[in-house]
Amino acid sequence: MSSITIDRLTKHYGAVRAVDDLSFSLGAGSITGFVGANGAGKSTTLRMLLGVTRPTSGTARIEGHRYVELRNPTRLVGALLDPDVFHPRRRGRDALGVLAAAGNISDRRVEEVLELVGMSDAAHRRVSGYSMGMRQRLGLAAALLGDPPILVLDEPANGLDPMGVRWLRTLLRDLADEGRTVLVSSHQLAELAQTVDDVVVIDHGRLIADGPMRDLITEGGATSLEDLFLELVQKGHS
Ligand SMILES: Nc1ncnc2c1ncn2[C@@H]1O[C@H](COP(=O)(O)OP(=O)(O)OP(=O)(O)O)[C@@H](O)[C@H]1O
Repeated sequence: MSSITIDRLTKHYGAVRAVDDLSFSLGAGSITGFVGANGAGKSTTLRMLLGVTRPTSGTARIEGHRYVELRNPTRLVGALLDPDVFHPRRRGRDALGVLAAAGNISDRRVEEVLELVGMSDAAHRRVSGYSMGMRQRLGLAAALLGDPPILVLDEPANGLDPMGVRWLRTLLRDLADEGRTVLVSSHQLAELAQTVDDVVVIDHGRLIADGPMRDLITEGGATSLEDLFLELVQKGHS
């Protein structure tokens, strides 16, 4: 069974077709880059996958189930949608503690994930005093709390410094090598190209390419992921 299955997923906001009859599926053990221009529908797709937004039609499933049907979602899928979900007055450690308690996860695991994302020393500070990159790291720690086999990350590199970007790349590769499914959206195509195995490219809510990144680049006669992306989008608009 595929880890993630998007089937004819559609979301309309009034006249705006944010996601339009989108289908793709992802297996385990690979990193997939989710690519599209501003407003292409990436966040809306991920929000539907994670049960935050209700589809107009179609389905988004995680190991065969809609997110809302999952018994213990934290242990199956870790998500980073918005680094500003944490209460600003909470200390980093306590913000994770609240999530851990809700998911029946130990305090020891909270310390482990803080260590993993390099936030142990800042964990006693309030979230309001964190930089964007620190909030992003805390969001990643939250996604990893339940040690989930599936990770869904919306723009995880946003706000990270060059060391952070490199650290994230290694982290995602290690997670995929452990057999996890990693779906990551990003605009930073040069960086993404160094990280991902597969890509799903969307434009105006519709799928325009899907498959192993290297094959798509070769088949498209492109020289890079950025090149491929620009060609695909231009072709779609001509
Ligand atoms: N809550 C909403 N109400 C109305 N329109 C929305 C809403 N959320 C998203 N949209 C619209 O849906 C379309 C897709 O937006 P979405 O945020 O999914 O794109 P995206 O690919 O994540 O963009 P970006 O790369 O800029 O983050 C856009 O036209 C956006 O304006």
